[in-house]
Amino acid sequence: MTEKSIIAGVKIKQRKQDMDYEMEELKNLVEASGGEVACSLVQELDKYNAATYFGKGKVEEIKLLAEEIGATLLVINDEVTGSQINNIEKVTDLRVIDRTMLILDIFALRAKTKESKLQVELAQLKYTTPRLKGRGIELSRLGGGIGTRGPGEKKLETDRRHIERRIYEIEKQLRKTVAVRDVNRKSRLKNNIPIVSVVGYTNAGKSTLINTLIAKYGVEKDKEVYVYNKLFATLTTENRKLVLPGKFEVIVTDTVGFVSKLPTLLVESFKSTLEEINYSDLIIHLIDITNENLQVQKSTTEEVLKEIEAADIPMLEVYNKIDDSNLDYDGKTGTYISAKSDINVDILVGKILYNLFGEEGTYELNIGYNEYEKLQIVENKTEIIEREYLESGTRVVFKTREKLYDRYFREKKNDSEF
Ligand SMILES: Nc1nc2c(ncn2[C@@H]2O[C@H](COP(=O)(O)OP(=O)(O)OP(=O)(O)O)[C@@H](O)[C@H]2O)c(=O)[nH]1
Ligand SMILES: [Mg+2]
Repeated sequence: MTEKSIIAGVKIKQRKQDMDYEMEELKNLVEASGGEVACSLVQELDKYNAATYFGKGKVEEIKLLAEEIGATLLVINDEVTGSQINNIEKVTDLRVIDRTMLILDIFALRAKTKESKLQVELAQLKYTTPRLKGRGIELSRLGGGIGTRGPGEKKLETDRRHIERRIYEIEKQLRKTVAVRDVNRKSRLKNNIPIVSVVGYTNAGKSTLINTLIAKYGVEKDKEVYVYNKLFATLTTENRKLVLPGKFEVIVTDTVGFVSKLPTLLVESFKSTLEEINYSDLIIHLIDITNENLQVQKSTTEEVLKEIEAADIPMLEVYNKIDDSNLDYDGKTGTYISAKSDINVDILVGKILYNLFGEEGTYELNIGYNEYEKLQIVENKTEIIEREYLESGTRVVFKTREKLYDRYFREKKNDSEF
């Protein structure tokens, strides 16, 4: 049975805040966590109440409302303190969690790999556990309800020493996975294969785009990534190798989706995962054009990119889901695609190629018979249009792009001129 909840927030009078959007998003988050929202309410205040976040009267009101509609859980729109949670629980008899605990709960629900499970547990140990102090046993018995999920079957630990030991343990294990990733990354860098990361708000269609690219250009076509129409489907970065038209090899990276007020702690715990983005040569910022709040979603993503210091990496803004939108994008600048229906994905690929490898061009080289390696590169990495065997070697005419030509042939050509 799904748990009935009330979602509630405080709007500070002097602050510009789109409460409709925030509450709608909070509702989506509750649903993503398997709950049901029975009621949503907002109180306007000059400032948060230090003891109870809401005003005293409002807390009483929530208690009565909950009894009337049979709600058992209260979800608060902001991060609150442990004592605020305790005080509200005392009055209302409801279980109380805040937005951050809810997001962590969804992550706990979705985490599949060992690494993401550890990352979520770490964030929960640092955030949730201290706030629910003294109720660990009660909670673990409840199990399954929103805000009570921990990765694995582990009980919420309440003893501070235990928690600290566990945090130390997890951090140690996570450092190991970082080391493995470093090795993989180094080998990719050595191979000179550029990396393209797809980033954006959760549910924008990032994983769908990756799968469409795999189907068209993937080296291993059966290695699809996970797609799900719920918030936070992807929790680990996934790398796939593509060979784009013209024999250009790239690695595409699927990443964790973002959400507004993404808890700093979560960003911190997932830092090693998010850091993969820092190593990319190009970022595709995917935006769901059907979402009426796309401006908020867009700036949220930009903020997170700043936070992880990836804002300087060249970026392409790409609008997705045009198959589901009646927006007239003709004549507009920008890239408009449908990842799912494969509309304009080839145009996007053209832009990726241009960004990574520069303008396309036709080149001609005379390659001596002793320059076997050079001929190999031309054969493997470019499209040969003409080939002629001469006494001195092979004359080839081929198509490639500026930067690739510069990397492999420009200096060598100068060398051989002397
Ligand atoms: N109509 C339409 N739906 C799309 C398109 N691309 C993706 N979707 C749908 O959007 C939902 C989310 O897709 P995902 O690819 O999982 O989104 P994501 O950005 O990877 O989401 P997270 O991993 O949660 O951050 C799925 O139901 C997709 O089928 C598109 O071009 N058109
Ligand atoms: Mg995804």
